Amino acid sequence: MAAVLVGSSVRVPSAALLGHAPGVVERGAAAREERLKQWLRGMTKHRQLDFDTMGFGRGRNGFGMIASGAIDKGSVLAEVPLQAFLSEKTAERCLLVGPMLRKNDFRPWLTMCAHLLVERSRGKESFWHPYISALPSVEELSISHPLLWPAETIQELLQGSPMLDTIATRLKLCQEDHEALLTAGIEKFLPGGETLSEGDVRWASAVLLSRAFSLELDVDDDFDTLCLVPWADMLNHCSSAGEESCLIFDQDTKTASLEAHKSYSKGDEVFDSYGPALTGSQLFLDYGFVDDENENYAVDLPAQVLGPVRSSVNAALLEALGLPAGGTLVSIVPEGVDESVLAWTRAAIASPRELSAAGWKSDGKYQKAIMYFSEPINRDNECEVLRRLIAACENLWSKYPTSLEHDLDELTGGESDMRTTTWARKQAALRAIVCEKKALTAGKTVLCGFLEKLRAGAALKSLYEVDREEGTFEVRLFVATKDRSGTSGKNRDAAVHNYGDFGKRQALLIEAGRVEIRAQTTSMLLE
Ligand SMILES: C[S@@+](CC[C@H](N)C(=O)[O-])C[C@H]1O[C@@H](n2cnc3c(N)ncnc32)[C@H](O)[C@@H]1O
Repeated sequence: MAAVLVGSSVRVPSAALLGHAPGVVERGAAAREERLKQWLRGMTKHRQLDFDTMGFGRGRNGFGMIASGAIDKGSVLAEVPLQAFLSEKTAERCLLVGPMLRKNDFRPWLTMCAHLLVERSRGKESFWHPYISALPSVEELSISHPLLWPAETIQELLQGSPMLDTIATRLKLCQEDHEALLTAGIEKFLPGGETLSEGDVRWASAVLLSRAFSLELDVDDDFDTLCLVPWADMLNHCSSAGEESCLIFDQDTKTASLEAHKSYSKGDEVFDSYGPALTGSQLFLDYGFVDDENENYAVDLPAQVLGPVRSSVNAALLEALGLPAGGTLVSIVPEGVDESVLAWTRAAIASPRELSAAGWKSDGKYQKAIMYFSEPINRDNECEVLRRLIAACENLWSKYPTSLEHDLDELTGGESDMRTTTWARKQAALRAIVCEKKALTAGKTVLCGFLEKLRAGAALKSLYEVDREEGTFEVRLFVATKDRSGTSGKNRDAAVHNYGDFGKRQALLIEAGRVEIRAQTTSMLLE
């Protein structure tokens, strides 16, 4: 019953990096750690769980978890009982806001935002007080998380990057979510009569983006559950850690646990993985950092950058697949693009005759059609596919104000500014942009190579070298996640936002004729 980590985040933002006086940030950390541990132990009297393997401390990148003694590779780092989780389920069961949440049929993301904000406002009255009081404040989170950065900083540091659009979309959603919560009367549930600001909603969203997990809590659930898992969200991420160090939930013992991906000595910082495939820009957008080890270079673009879809018939095919031009993201990676992007583009530009050869009928027979486009269909179509992809790379490049060399120089220079918020934000943004540019540079070269090969007469069948397991091949078309609850949060189609369902990607898997959306967070059949 493995579930994949969606996120986790800083309780106390990286003090050294972000320029706080260490005493200010760390004051009270030991007390908060003890309070949290005691609270967790109180829930597990029947079964002894070990919360002493690690403790709060100063790690390589600021605040994190430090090994209390030697830890062997593969041993359990943390186990957290279900009772401690703050989740969609606890939100719905809450006597205070549950009825309001159910009545409004909010999507899981908004439900969790509301739950977190109400519990925060309840202070010591809240069951989760030991956890929530240890979360970063708006001020702390606004240093590291781009969702809370000033608008001009975002514009300045992300100039030219498609990440700008993602943040703009997320900010708009926060605004809409704020309005939806006010309309639903959330302020009635805030003790002390305080008002709810849009900044509060951005704080809750940033906490969820950087800390929440998506776990299969019950085998009968149709979808994974969005949860905050106290204690497990205190570890920093390391891109060299793999799936073995992602959080898993055991439905028998009702505990979430993390395992060590390597051995540690006493005093070492302990890491987990927020997801082994996370790219630089995903790390930056969701968590506000890109670590040194990250080599998942990619630039994510809306499919519209590949040019117009040929006709409404092509659009209907893509729509039927759940991959409309307006709601689909394509990833350009150093290897070029994956097969799914090629398939999408072939289908988007196919002529009526080619669509008919693919077997496309607007009666839902789309599975066959997408399989058809998973291979080049003819030389003209394939040339146009590659030409469009190369043009998209060039177009994107022309928008960045600086060169890759310039950015790399900036990353290694500027030591005198270290420890300031400005410096830390710039470093994080630059690292993400460098990942995009590396993907774009290498990706375009590869795509140009394919086009040259094709023009030189290479056979279509041998144009791309494909690493494929027998009977199955994975096409990693990253699409914006569909909002599970459809149109809640007030008639919004979150599929176009890459955020509605906590901003995670889904990969399209074509397996023996089955088309499946395989998500980092959830799995759902298209049919
Ligand atoms: C789950 S928290 C990790 C614990 C957190 N450092 C804390 O103080 O509670 C994730 C956040 O920690 C920070 N973080 C995690 N891994 C990091 C890394 N490798 N480098 C820099 N910051 C990191 C980021 O601010 C991220 O949003």
